[in-house]
Amino acid sequence: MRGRFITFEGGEGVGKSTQLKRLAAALERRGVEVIVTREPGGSPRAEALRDVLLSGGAKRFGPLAETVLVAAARADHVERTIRPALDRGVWALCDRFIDSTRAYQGVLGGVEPELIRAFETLAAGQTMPDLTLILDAPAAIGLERAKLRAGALATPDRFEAEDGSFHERLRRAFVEIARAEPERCLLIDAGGDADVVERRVWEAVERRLFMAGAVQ
Ligand SMILES: Nc1ncnc2c1ncn2[C@@H]1O[C@H](COP(=O)(O)OP(=O)(O)OP(=O)(O)O)[C@@H](O)[C@H]1O
Ligand SMILES: Cc1cn([C@H]2C[C@H](O)[C@@H](COP(=O)(O)O)O2)c(=O)[nH]c1=O
Repeated sequence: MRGRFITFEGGEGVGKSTQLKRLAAALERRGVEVIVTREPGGSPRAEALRDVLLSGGAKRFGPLAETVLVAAARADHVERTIRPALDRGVWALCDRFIDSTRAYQGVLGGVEPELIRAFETLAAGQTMPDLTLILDAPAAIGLERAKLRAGALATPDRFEAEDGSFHERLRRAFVEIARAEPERCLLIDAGGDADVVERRVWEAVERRLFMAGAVQ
C-alpha cells in the first residue's frame, strides 16, 4: 500500500518543524514507517537551491525567478525522496510544500495563480499531499518564536527579514488556502503550548487518515 503524504504549512516560526517531528514520533510509536523532509530542500541538489533562495541570492531576480528555483528544487526532491518513500509504503512528512509557493511567491510575490499551478504540476505531478496541516497563529507570535530560537544576534533569512505587514498577509493567504481546499487542508490553531498543539495535530490526523479508513 502506498504511504501517506502529509505536509505542514504556515508562517515563519509558527511551530511546523516542532509538530512535524512530534507527529513522526507518534506515528512511529504506532508502527508506521516515516521519513521527515522539508522544502525548499529534502534532497542534496534541492538543499543547494535552498541556500540560494534563503541567502537572498535570488531576491533581486524577483518572485518569478524564486518560483522557478523552488520548482526545480521540488522536482528533484519529489523524484529522489518523496515518491520513492511513498512507493515503498513509507509515510512522508514534509515541512512546507506547494502551499508555501502559492502563499509566498503567488499571493505575496504577485506571480499569477495559473503560473504557480503550472510549475506545481511540472515539479510534483501526481505526488500531491493526502493531508495538509496549516498551522495558524498571529504573525507576531511566530516571529517571536523564531527570534527566540535563533538567538538575539542571528541574522534573519530572506523571508524572516520582511516587515510585519508581509507576515500578516502571509497568515491570511494560508487561511484562504485552507478555506479553498477543505478536503486536503485543515487549519490548526498553533497558539498555546506545544503539547496542546500536538494534541490538535494528532486529532486531525486520526480523524482524516485513520478513522477515514486510509490506514489499516
Ligand atoms: N507551541 C509553541 N509554543 C512555544 N514555542 C514553540 C511552540 N512550538 C514551537 N515552539 C518553539 O518556537 C521555535 C520555532 O518553532 P519551529 O522551528 O518548530 O517553527 P517553524 O514553523 O518550523 O519555523 P520556520 O518557519 O522558521 O521553519 C522553536 O524554538 C520551538 O521550540
Ligand atoms: C517551500 C517554499 C518555501 N519558501 C520560503 C518560506 C520560508 O521563509 C523559507 C523556508 O524556511 P523554513 O525555515 O524552512 O521555513 O522558504 C518559499 O518562499 N517558497 C516555497 O515554495
